[in-house]
Amino acid sequence: MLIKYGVISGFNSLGSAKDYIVASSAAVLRRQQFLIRSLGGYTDQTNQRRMQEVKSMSGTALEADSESILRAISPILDPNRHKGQAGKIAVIGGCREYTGAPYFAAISALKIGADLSHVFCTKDAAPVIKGYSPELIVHPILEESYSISGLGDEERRRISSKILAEVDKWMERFDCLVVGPGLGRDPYLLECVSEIMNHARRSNVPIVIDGDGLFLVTNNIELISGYPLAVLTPNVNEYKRLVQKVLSCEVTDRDAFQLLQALAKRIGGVTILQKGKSDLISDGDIVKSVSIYGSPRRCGGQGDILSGSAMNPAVLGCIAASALLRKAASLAFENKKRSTLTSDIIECLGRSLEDISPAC
Ligand SMILES: NC(=O)C1=CN([C@@H]2O[C@H](COP(=O)(O)OP(=O)(O)OC[C@H]3O[C@@H](n4cnc5c(N)ncnc54)[C@H](OP(=O)(O)O)[C@@H]3O)[C@@H](O)[C@H]2O)[C@@H](O)CC1
Ligand SMILES: Nc1ncnc2c1ncn2[C@@H]1O[C@H](COP(=O)(O)OP(=O)(O)OP(=O)(O)O)[C@@H](O)[C@H]1O
Ligand SMILES: [Mg+2]
Repeated sequence: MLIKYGVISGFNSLGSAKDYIVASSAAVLRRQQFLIRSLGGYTDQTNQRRMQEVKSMSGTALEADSESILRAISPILDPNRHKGQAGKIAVIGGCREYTGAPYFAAISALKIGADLSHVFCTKDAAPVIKGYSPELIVHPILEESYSISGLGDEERRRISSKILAEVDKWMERFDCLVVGPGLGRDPYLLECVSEIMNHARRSNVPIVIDGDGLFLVTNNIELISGYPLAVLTPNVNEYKRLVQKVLSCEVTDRDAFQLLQALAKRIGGVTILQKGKSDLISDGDIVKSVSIYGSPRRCGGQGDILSGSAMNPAVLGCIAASALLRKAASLAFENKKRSTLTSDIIECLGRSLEDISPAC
C-alpha cells in the first residue's frame, strides 16, 4: 500500500517536496507525482492544512490515532489506474534455510494493496517460494558461499557484479524494497545485498530492513545512516543488538521512548518501528505507539507480515502497518485461538483493512 503522505511527510511542505522532485530520478518522480496526485493536487496552502490534519491524526498523546491514519493514507481504488500503480515491491530474502519469511512479507504486500510483489532469493529457495504462490514473481539470483566454494576471487567478483546487474535491471521500477526476511547470514550473500542497498539508496528507493537485514545493517550502519527513506523493524532481540552497537548501552524497561528516539536520531533520518507488546515508532523527532488489537499468539512470521506491510517510509506508514497487522492478528485469534498461525493472520489482512478503511 503506497501511502499518500509518507515520503512527503519527510518534508516540511509540498514546496520542498517539489524541489526534491526536480532533483530526483524517474522512479522517485513517479512516486512523488503519485503522492501529489493522492493529495488531490492540493495547493501549498491547502496541502499545509491537510498535512497538519494528517499529522494531528498521529495524535498529540503518544498513542497514535492509527485507524484515522490508515483511513487517511489508504489509496482509493482508482478505475483509471493501470497495473503497478498501486505499488511494486521487492523482497530481498530467502535462502537455503528460510523460505517462509520472504513469502510472508511478499504476499502481505499484495494482500494490503500492492499490485506486484517480487522476491529476489537464492537458487535453492526459489522453487520452494514459487511453489507457495503463483502471485509472486520470484528471481532465483542470490548466491550463498557454499554454492560458489572453490572459485577464485576474480570469479566471485564477476558473479557478484552479475547479481547486482540482475537486480539493477528492476530497481527503478520498485516503489520499495524489503531487505532481510529469511535472508540468512552468509557473508558472501550479505556482501551482495550491501551493494544492492547502496544502489537502491542512490535511486532513492525506500527500504524496509527486517530480519537478517537488521543483522547486516547493525554491523554496517553506514548502509542506512542519514537515509530518510529507510525503515528498520527490529524485534526485541534485534533492537537490543542495535542499541548495544549504536548507543553502546543496554535496553532497560525505563525511558523506552527516549531510548528509541535517541537511536533513530543517532543513526540519522531513519524511521524505527520497535516491535513488541506495543509497537513504538520514531523518526528521531516524534515517538508514537500502537497498542490496539493484537493477539497473545507469538508464532514465527508475524514480523514478516509487518515488514511487507510497512513497505513505505516514514512514521505514518509504520503506524498504519502496525495497526493492520495487530487487527489481523486479533481477527485470526478470535477464529483459531491457540492454533493461530501466521498464514491465518495473512488471510485476515484484507478484512482488517476493510474493517478500518472500507474500499468503497
Ligand atoms: N518461516 C520462516 O521462514 C521464518 C523465518 N524467519 C527468519 O529467521 C531469521 C532469524 O529470525 P529470528 O527472529 O529467529 O532471529 P532473532 O531475532 O535473532 O531470534 C533468535 C532468537 O532470539 C530470541 N528471540 C526472538 N524474538 C524474541 C523476543 N521477542 N523476545 C525474546 N527473545 C526473542 C529467541 O531465542 P530463544 O528464546 O529461543 O533463546 C530466538 O530464537 C530471519 O531472517 C527471519 O526473517 C522468521 O521471520 C520467522 C519465520
Ligand atoms: N507481547 C506482545 N503482545 C502483543 N503483540 C505483540 C507482542 N510482541 C509482538 N507483538 C506483535 O507482533 C508483531 C511481530 O513481533 P515479533 O516480535 O514476533 O517480530 P519478529 O520476531 O521479527 O517476527 P518473525 O518471527 O516474523 O521474525 C509486532 O509488530 C507486534 O505488533
Ligand atoms: Mg523477524
